[in-house]
Amino acid sequence: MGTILDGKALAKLKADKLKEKVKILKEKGINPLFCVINIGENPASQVYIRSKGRLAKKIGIEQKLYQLPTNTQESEVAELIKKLNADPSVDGMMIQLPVPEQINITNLMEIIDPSKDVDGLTPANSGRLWQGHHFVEPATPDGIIALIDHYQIDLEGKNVVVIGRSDIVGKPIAALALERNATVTILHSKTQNPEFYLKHADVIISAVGQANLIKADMIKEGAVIVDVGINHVDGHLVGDVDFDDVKNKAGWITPVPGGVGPLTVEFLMEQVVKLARRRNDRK
Ligand SMILES: Nc1nc(=O)c2c([nH]1)NC[C@@H]1CN(c3ccc(C(=O)N[C@@H](CCC(=O)O)C(=O)O)cc3)C=[N+]21
Repeated sequence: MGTILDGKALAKLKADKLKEKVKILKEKGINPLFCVINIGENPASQVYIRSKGRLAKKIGIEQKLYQLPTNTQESEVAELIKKLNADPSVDGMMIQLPVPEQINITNLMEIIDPSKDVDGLTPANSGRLWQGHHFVEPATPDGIIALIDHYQIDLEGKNVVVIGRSDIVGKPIAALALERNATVTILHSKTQNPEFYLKHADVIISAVGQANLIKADMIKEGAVIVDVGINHVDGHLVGDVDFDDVKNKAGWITPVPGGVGPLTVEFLMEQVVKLARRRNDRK
């Protein structure tokens, strides 16, 4: 059986270190505060927000929730963002995804102050990422790289196949893998013959949200399998990978739950602390 990439354990390790850092910041009078803007009543979002709130509290970060009704107009969210941009007590903000259909998230990303961009999704920060000049990165890709580094997996020259092209996972993890000198391929819903790419992949990163998408017969023996999928099937949380089928053929594999998910939440906190420190350094 392949080695389990234990995201939960690494997240715990990192959270304990971050807590120490926050303690030192607080002694200097810096109290990291980030705001979550949630529009509508998506049940999954409420679970994530609670889990972020729990970790924030444990680390010593303050999370403030702005809960807006489903029918909120984009202009109203824009006003809130501008208010938070201008508020010196706010270190960071994020808009919980998904948002209702009347809201254009790309427009809103143009407004968030890049120095308060916890998700790293503003055009400035996403551009910086592709240019190798890091400021903040989206948390999930950051978590994946931390996990790969922790298990000393070298990406140089490897065929890394990313499935999914979202702004929050697919595109930024492709940028980070490219930066590590991998040969990167992004597969998506219009890709012809995805099996071809998967068979030649040394590393597969799946972020589509489709249970049992990846089976053992699609992968190369010894491949690294990173499962970013979050799917609810019969009351259970599963990823995109058929874990029991794939685990014996993979060299390394992330479980769901306990893989990438806990690292995502941990890295959001890392970004908040990073932003808080930077803002204070500029004072
Ligand atoms: N602006 C924005 N930024 C995000 O980073 C963001 C978002 N919106 N919207 C939704 C996705 C999804 N996401 C997850 C966070 C934690 C777990 C997580 O902790 N998962 C646990 C299990 C949690 C459970 O049991 O439900 C695990 O995999 O072990 C998963 C997924 C962040 N996202």
